Amino acid sequence: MGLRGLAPGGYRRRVTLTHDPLWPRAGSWPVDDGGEADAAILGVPTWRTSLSSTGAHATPAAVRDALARYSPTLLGPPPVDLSEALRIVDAGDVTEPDGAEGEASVRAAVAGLRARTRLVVAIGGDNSLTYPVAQGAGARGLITIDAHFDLRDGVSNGSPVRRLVDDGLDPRRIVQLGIADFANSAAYAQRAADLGITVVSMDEVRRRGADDVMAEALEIAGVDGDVHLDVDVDVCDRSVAPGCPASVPGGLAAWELRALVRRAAADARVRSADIAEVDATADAPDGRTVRLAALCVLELLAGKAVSR
Ligand SMILES: N=CN[C@@H](CCC(=O)O)C(=O)O
Repeated sequence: MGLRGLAPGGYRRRVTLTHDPLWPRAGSWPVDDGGEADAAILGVPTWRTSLSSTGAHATPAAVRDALARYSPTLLGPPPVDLSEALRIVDAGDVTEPDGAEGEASVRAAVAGLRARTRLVVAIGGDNSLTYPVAQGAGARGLITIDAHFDLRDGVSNGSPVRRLVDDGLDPRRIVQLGIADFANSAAYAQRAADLGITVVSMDEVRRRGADDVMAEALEIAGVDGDVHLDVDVDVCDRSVAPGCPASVPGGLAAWELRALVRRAAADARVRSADIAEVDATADAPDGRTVRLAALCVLELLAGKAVSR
């Protein structure tokens, strides 16, 4: 495992940030020292099996940079500084996470972190990372926030949910939030139904709201123990997530995704999460998808901070 290596052809920092001693910045958390922590950040730059061509392997570095655009402050009242309320560590990247060997490295890295933290945050990478991350975390339930079922055959960013089921995850403990029309096929919708997966469409998420659908999802996914949260940013509208190859016009708003993520992380059963599908090398015009991914990292941490 290497620390903070930029992937080949990867993202390079483009902004210089001003310094104000009264305005702390998020990110730059200490390197993991092997001790106990509330949360650990781990880069998992998967990309080789993506169905759409992607530069998602550049994204962990880009998200770390983007975190510095934001403060670590929840306004309260009283205000909470995430970096003070939580012990957050950066465990670097799994440098070659694809393929059987790579997935074994991811599983081992996540399992090690899971044993001594309340939350492992895996920054992808394409959505194939969900499979080894959830397994390494020993998850007994899965919530996806994703426009897609990810139940395809084979090994790709479109198959992690099917692979987890094949390996023994009980499909009755899987809840999929944000599944979208015109982004899936009838065959995979039928597969989800046959397996007994709980599917909540994008329209229903909107109609019922983040708190309601996430509370129900946690009750279903959390019956047997810990829950893994898969945050596929392509559930968001293409205007806010242009860096996701498969985001569609009409997707969720950024605030809806952020509310879902914070609500999930506030539940003690959510012990691991991944943020997937953002391609930092194709994030025109202004890097907004990477920024949203960075805010999802902060929302995960916020959930754990408010639930202390
Ligand atoms: N999680 C994403 N799943 C999409 C991937 C599509 C793509 O890469 O183009 C899917 O299965 O359709």
